Amino acid sequence: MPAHRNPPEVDRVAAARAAVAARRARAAVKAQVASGERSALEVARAAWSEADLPAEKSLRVRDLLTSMSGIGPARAEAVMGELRIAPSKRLGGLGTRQRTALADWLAARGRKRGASKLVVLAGPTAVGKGTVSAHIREHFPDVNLSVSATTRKPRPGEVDGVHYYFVDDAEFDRMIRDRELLEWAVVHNSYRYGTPRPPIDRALDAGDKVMLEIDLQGARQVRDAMPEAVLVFLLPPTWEELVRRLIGRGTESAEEQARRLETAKVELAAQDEFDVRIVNSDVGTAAREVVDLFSAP
Ligand SMILES: Nc1nc2c(ncn2[C@@H]2O[C@H](COP(=O)(O)OP(=O)(O)O)[C@@H](O)[C@H]2O)c(=O)[nH]1
Ligand SMILES: Nc1ncnc2c1ncn2[C@@H]1O[C@H](COP(=O)(O)OP(=O)(O)O)[C@@H](O)[C@H]1O
Repeated sequence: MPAHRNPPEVDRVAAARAAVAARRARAAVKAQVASGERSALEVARAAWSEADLPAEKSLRVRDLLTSMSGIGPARAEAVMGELRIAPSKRLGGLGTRQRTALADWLAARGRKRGASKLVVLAGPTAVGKGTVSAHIREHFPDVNLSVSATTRKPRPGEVDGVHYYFVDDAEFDRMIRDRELLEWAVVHNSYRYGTPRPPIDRALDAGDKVMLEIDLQGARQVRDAMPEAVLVFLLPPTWEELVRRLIGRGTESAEEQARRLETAKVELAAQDEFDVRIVNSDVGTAAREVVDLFSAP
């Protein structure tokens, strides 16, 4: 009858088993990226989180990159050279600057391939942002429309928590102070509007689609805070049609209309900052074009 193994051997066997298990766990992560189940950026973010995720943290950057469609070993090596990441580096071992560089690169690639789960819809006043959003809310229920906080008063028919969270100035100040807003801005020189961050993080963590309908200043802030966001600029078919829609809506005084049209001119000039431009001629078509941006790679 064999005597029990001596301790060093037990250690070696245990270590070998652990190494095999770790390799399998990393292979599973790579397979998730290859199948599009998880984006490479999600895996990188997981590796850099506080959570206990040894497979993500020990995954080599090279292996993460080559799991992505269209990236072979040579391209991975070139990208790592460009980002100044040594060939053997593991995700968990990257420094702050390398993490930022890699996250930006992955986000930019994701945007180019239309793989983002976060779409920001902006555009000039009265172009039809609200109308297109309402269409998406009704016809594409798997898209989570962010509900903004605002200091303006509810209009007839508007429901707190559905159209906006209607808050007073003190509460808005508190949300800013407690860093609860992903972005915020004073819109049309009057009230403050902001995007609550926790629901967005929760939805994105769950792999859900999220859309924000916000003004231009807010869109720029989201781009800085979450570079994976796809920024969409909604355009009117013509300038004359934009004027017609603003006047036709009839919700602003003539003076306010004139002021908004001045702002609209400035905003239209910023359209090149956006990733995608969509002309809102027909509401259903424009909505479909926006929703199509969510399709997985
Ligand atoms: N930055 C920012 N802008 C927002 C937010 N929510 C709404 N807006 C913008 O605020 C503007 C005013 O919206 P609203 O009060 O509904 O009036 P509207 O101009 O008649 O549509 C629109 O341009 C929205 O895109 C937000 O959370 N952040
Ligand atoms: N594709 C479209 N064709 C014609 N009218 C439209 C279209 N989209 C929106 N409108 C109308 O234009 C006006 C402004 O739309 P709205 O959604 O309030 O704009 P925004 O939210 O961008 O300020 C509304 O009266 C709306 O019914």
